[in-house]
Amino acid sequence: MTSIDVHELTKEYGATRAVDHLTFSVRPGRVTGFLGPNGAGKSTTMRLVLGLDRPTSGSATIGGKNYAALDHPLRRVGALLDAQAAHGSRTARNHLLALATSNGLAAGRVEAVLEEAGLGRVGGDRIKTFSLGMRQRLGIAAALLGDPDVVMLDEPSNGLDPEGIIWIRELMKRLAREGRTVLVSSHLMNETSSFADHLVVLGRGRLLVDLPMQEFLDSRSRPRVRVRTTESGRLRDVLTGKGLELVQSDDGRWIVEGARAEEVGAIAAFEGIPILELTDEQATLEQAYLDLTADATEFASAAASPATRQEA
Ligand SMILES: Nc1ncnc2c1ncn2[C@@H]1O[C@H](COP(=O)(O)OP(=O)(O)OP(=O)(O)O)[C@@H](O)[C@H]1O
Repeated sequence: MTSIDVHELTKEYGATRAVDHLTFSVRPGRVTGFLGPNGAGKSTTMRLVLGLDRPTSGSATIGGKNYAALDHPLRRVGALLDAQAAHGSRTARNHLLALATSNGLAAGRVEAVLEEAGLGRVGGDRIKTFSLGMRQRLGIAAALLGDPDVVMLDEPSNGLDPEGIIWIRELMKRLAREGRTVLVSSHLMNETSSFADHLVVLGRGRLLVDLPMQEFLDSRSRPRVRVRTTESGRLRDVLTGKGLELVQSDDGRWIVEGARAEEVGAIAAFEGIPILELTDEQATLEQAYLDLTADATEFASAAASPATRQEA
């Protein structure tokens, strides 16, 4: 299958360096979440991969080739960059048919992707009557038209209702399970953690993180355990005696810092302390991301930059 390879990629717009010596690969068979604050360079990187802009230096290739050198580009790469780009006076079906015809794709794909995107019943409606969420679904349908190996989606859940958000999440996971290469930018941390297996994080055009999701979470959080017992006093004494720190939360549970459930469970069992609940607390992606942003000067300076646009 096909990887996206970005190598020493740099893009300058006048005095603004939007992408700065960026190197990473997006591999097949997993969903890669593409994160970073406004203006970090995510959309620019995607545009460079799609050959919509020319790099100042470096390269961005798909299966080792520039986008422009691909034989049947829509069969190799499907992308959603700007869902507003479709012509409003066309029907959804005609828009997709025009795309299919001009790219040598079978017309039968049009009905398949309309159904896939949940637009089967409104295929004959003009795009200008579509809500933002329906346009987003149409953009995703267009991205899937060529049954591509590589799918790149910029903020795909923009405007989608909760049902649409679940749909796009399941779709991306399925595309990855099918062995495709899936790159998805988002500002929404909870959502990204629900579908991404791998993360690439940018700050001011530079690469800050290129890690599996779990490794990123582990690298940015200390282990901690949530525990509930009928013998709080004894548990606290035993654990503090072992040098562990405990904090009682409002709901009567204890949080043990710097420990794992196996360790706390074994100590409690040895002491004969009944345990009602024992769970490793997982850092959320949002916590890990905020921890990273607190560390990285790229984020601080990006946030202070007048060029930074407001988050939608
Ligand atoms: N066509 C352009 N001309 C001039 N500057 C541009 C152009 N496109 C992007 N930039 C600048 O490049 C930087 C990176 O922007 P980009 O849109 O790639 O960031 P992003 O990470 O996608 O941001 P967002 O999360 O807001 O979508 C910004 O400073 C932006 O203003």
